[in-house]
Amino acid sequence: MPVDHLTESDVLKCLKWDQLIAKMESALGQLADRTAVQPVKLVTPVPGKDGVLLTMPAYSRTNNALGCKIVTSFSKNKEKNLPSVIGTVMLLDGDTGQVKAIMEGNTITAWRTAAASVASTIHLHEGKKGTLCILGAGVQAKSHAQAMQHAFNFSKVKIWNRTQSKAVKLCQELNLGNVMCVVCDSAREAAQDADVICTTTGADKPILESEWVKNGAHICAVGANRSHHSEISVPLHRRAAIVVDSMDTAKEEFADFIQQGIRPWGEVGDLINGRKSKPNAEVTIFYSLGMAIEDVLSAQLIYENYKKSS
Ligand SMILES: NC(=O)C1=CN([C@@H]2O[C@H](COP(=O)(O)OP(=O)(O)OC[C@H]3O[C@@H](n4cnc5c(N)ncnc54)[C@H](O)[C@@H]3O)[C@@H](O)[C@H]2O)C=CC1
Ligand SMILES: O=C([O-])C1=[NH+]CCC1
Repeated sequence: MPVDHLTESDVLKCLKWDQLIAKMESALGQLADRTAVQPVKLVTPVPGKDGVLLTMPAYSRTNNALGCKIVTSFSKNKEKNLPSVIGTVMLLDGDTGQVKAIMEGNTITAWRTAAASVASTIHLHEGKKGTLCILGAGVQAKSHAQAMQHAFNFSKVKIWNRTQSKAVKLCQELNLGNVMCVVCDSAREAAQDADVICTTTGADKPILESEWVKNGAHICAVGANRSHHSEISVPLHRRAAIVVDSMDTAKEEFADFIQQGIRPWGEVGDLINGRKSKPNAEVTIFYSLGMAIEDVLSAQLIYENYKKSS
């Protein structure tokens, strides 16, 4: 079987937010109803380099989609002008295991994470979508601002980043037209009054405090992986209902908080599938731990669109 190789540019041409958001709702639903087969990601630390290699396989019974993402996260890559997160996704034939396609995976990682955050917001946040707050100005910050604007058309977007010039650049790149894009001097200023807050940084200490977050707000906590979950302060964790993508993964990757008595409410897929109703809490947090099934279903969608167009 000939193997197709898709570059980032091929991948980008085959992605549409509406299709991908619906696919991520399905992915999260399949995790909750246990029809997805997804071992917890294998984490290989790279000692002394501030790096980690994640191996992320999954199979969807519903879609007969089989695949694996290999992704690295090297926090010092920015100094070398390289992305800090670099991925490759392999899509396999669900009947034979043969390789169908190998795709550059940075765009997939950026888009599928943002689409999953939108899915969580659809199911967890009620009321006005007036102000969006983005903390961070990197790859995930950009895809989250784009996906959230596509889905909800907030009237104001506030961005804070440690290095302010990058937030200014992101505002320009987003090119939001009539929508006000405000670069804030502090995370506090950005978060206050926001209806939806996306934390998308590599911070290893809290950057978001409970007092800054209004009742009714929804937070998408993205900059969280095995080595740090620290963007959000402990009091804010305690105040909020914490909704995860996968409880199996949370038991490992969220263990530090579980040991402190902070237990996730459950999986967002149970809301998507209609098995549970929205938690009753002042604030909701969607903890995006990053799911292989999201990558595999994204890759299958991209491959179908690629084949249709070639
Ligand atoms: N939940 C998920 O599925 C995924 C999570 N991630 C995580 O999201 C985070 C961001 O990833 P990318 O946007 O690709 O990285 P990036 O390197 O493009 O952006 C990182 C951002 O974090 C900021 N930052 C870094 N250290 C900071 C600190 N100590 N305090 C405040 N801000 C700081 C930088 O200024 C930059 O705006 C990482 O933690 C990454 O591991 C990435 C991909 C998927
Ligand atoms: O799920 C994912 O792809 C990642 N999580 C942290 C870095 C990349």
